[in-house]
Amino acid sequence: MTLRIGVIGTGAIGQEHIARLHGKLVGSTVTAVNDINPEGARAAAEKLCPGASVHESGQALIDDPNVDAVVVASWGPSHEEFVLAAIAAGKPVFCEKPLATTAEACQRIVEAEIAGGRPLVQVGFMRRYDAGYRMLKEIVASGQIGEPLLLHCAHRNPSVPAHYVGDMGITDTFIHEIDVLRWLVNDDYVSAQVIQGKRSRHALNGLDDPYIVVLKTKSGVVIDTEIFVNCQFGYDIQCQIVGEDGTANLPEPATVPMRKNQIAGQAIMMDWKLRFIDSYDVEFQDWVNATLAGRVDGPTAWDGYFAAVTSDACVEAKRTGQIVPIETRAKPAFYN
Ligand SMILES: NC(=O)C1=CN([C@@H]2O[C@H](COP(=O)(O)OP(=O)(O)OC[C@H]3O[C@@H](n4cnc5c(N)ncnc54)[C@H](O)[C@@H]3O)[C@@H](O)[C@H]2O)C=CC1
Ligand SMILES: O=C1[C@@H](O)[C@H](O)[C@@H](O)[C@H](O)[C@H]1O
Repeated sequence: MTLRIGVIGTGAIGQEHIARLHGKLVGSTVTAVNDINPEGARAAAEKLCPGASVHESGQALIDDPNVDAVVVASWGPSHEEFVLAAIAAGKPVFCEKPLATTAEACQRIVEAEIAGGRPLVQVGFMRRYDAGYRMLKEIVASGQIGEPLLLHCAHRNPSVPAHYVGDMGITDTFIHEIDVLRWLVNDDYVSAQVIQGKRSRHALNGLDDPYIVVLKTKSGVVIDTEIFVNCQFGYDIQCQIVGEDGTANLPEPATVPMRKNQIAGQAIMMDWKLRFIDSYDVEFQDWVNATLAGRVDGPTAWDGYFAAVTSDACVEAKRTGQIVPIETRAKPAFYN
């Protein structure tokens, strides 16, 4: 059986996902697209999934009888509307991160999904599917480095576009660490603190860049993460776990070591699309397979909600300079 998918949002990542769901992966085809920029949607359909319907609204796409499941890859503020509409239509929905831009909006999605009585929502936290993070998780689970005590992480982008403003360092960028680190150490967060760095001359539009976020978990693990989105030199994701009996580092992505121009070294990637390309493929193949089997196996709406609560606390910690508690509702049994 083939899963017929409608994709809302045909921008950068929407096009990446259409290409993998229409031709690269097994068991899926893209039958419909929509974007508030209709020209963009038409061009994406022509190039990547010829013959797909181009709908005038996200709701029309969700209502299309030739759409079995929906991928939401539009801007964050539109996610809640489309995820709720897909749940109302009883259709499985994969939503790019963030699930929604506030914890309250995520809570509404959680409540709608539970009221519908069956799991339908998966959130695009693709790092859980990255081979490097999976190896790290296995090391932790095997006990080889003992109990994790500290994590030192970095999320560096070479630069960001002009529309990247305000607290997007947390809501758009650090949100990946918020999800994957909690999954990695199998623990939840209890507090957040933000320490501003000296502002880079490359930071535009009043952006604070770089800074360090410190999260503490229930069991006492302390996690520091540098967020630096104008680092210039590359797309650089780091994670070191310090355990009782040793340390473990996220492996660097494979690139060819070269000797040239008096330098022996390896190229650093510049683009998130390339750095995580394998994990997007694994993530979507898993989603297609699980959806065809009537399950959600990946990050759930609850994970999206937890990330949003943590992200809100980080934003407050950044604004106030205080250590802010992270308090969520009790996890519903639906997500166990
Ligand atoms: N998992 C990951 O690694 C990544 C996830 N993302 C997430 O994917 C989403 C999209 O990001 P990008 O593709 O980078 O942005 P983008 O700006 O390249 O594309 C977004 C598209 O959504 C469309 N759009 C916006 N509002 C809409 C609405 N109400 N209805 C229909 N279309 C609408 C825009 O016209 C645009 O074509 C964001 O939530 C972002 O956080 C983005 C990059 C990487
Ligand atoms: O998700 C992503 C972007 O939306 C975000 O803007 C970047 O900072 C992240 O590195 C990338 O993974």
